[in-house]
Amino acid sequence: MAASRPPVAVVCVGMAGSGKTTFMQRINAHLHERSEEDGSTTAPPYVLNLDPAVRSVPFDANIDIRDSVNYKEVMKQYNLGPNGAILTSLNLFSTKIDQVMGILEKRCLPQENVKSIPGHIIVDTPGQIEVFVWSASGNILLSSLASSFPTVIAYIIDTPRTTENTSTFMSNMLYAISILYKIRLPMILVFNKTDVKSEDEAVEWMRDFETFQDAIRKEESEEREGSGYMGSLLNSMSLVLEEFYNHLSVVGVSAMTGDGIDDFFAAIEEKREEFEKDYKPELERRRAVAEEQKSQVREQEVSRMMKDMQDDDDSLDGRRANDDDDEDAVNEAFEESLKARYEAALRDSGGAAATARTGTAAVNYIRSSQR
Ligand SMILES: Nc1nc2c(ncn2[C@@H]2O[C@H](COP(=O)(O)OP(=O)(O)OP(=O)(O)O)[C@@H](O)[C@H]2O)c(=O)[nH]1
Repeated sequence: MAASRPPVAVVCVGMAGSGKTTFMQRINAHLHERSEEDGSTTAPPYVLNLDPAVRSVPFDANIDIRDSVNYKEVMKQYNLGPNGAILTSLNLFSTKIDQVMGILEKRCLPQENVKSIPGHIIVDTPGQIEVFVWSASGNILLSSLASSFPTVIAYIIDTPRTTENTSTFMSNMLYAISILYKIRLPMILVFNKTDVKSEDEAVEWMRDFETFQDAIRKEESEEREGSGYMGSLLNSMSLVLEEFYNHLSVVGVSAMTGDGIDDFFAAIEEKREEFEKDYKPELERRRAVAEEQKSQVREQEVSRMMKDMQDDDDSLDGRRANDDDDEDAVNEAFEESLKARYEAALRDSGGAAATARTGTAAVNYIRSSQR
């Protein structure tokens, strides 16, 4: 029986040292095991590495940014520092997004006579989270991915470090919000390193703001967090964030021991449904708006061109005073056909379907960033 539904793309983002790469290695191993058990229908995951600066990855990547962009060379040639070189490498890679999407669609989308396709596409990203999340190329890569596959963001958090105190916790949550609103894709908060410290305290702080406020009061009484202003800011934020927390899936895992990985994949399935139900219609709406804008621009271009031609014609009118009616009719017909052909050429200029789709994703983003 041929596989019938596309894989979920799981994009791992997280601050440097949160355990992203270890987590990628863990879920990759887990999915390979699952595929061996269930080999007839699910192929092993398709793996993408988008971190150009990583020296070595402890898993085999099917598509690796390092194969097409040499980070060290980019640094040298463009005279850039580490972050600038990561950004430029991502930009260079995103110019090849059509090829990348072509490979992904060929390897991962259900097709007749293909018995098994991957159940998941897993993606590692640079530890310099802002370089990926806030760059045009990061956005192009994500929106292209989401145009073909249900896409979920796994935000990896270093639990012991994040729950050190309430303000570190709040900072991390605000960062998660900024990513959620920027990327506009379903997100799972993955509290990693639970072998060192359980995620229970963090989850309680999220689910019950009174517990969080108790923790703030406790820190204030121990004078760990200094001014009362900070305490009252944290208090207010915890109330505001309650609504945001309700939309997030939260899991505790240990990438080191493998604890909680099944819960993570259960959350992925929930988010796949959420993507199909809530996010996909919104993505399609945004794409339709961009298409509409694009066709309006085309129409304006055609009208402008026709007007220019008309003006040229008018300036020649004096010299054509003796032209008879038949000739006018022929000219008119010629102009109509020229206009039709010009419009058709503009319509087709998007090229193949895949190019048009991923191109739209790029145009979409560039448009929205220009607004
Ligand atoms: N105890 C424990 N340590 C972990 C776990 N996951 C990762 N680590 C450790 O955390 C450190 C950072 O892990 P990485 O996987 O390199 O983190 P990263 O987020 O990929 O870091 P960058 O490559 O800098 O972006 C390493 O020393 C890991 O061994 C875990 O679940 N438990």
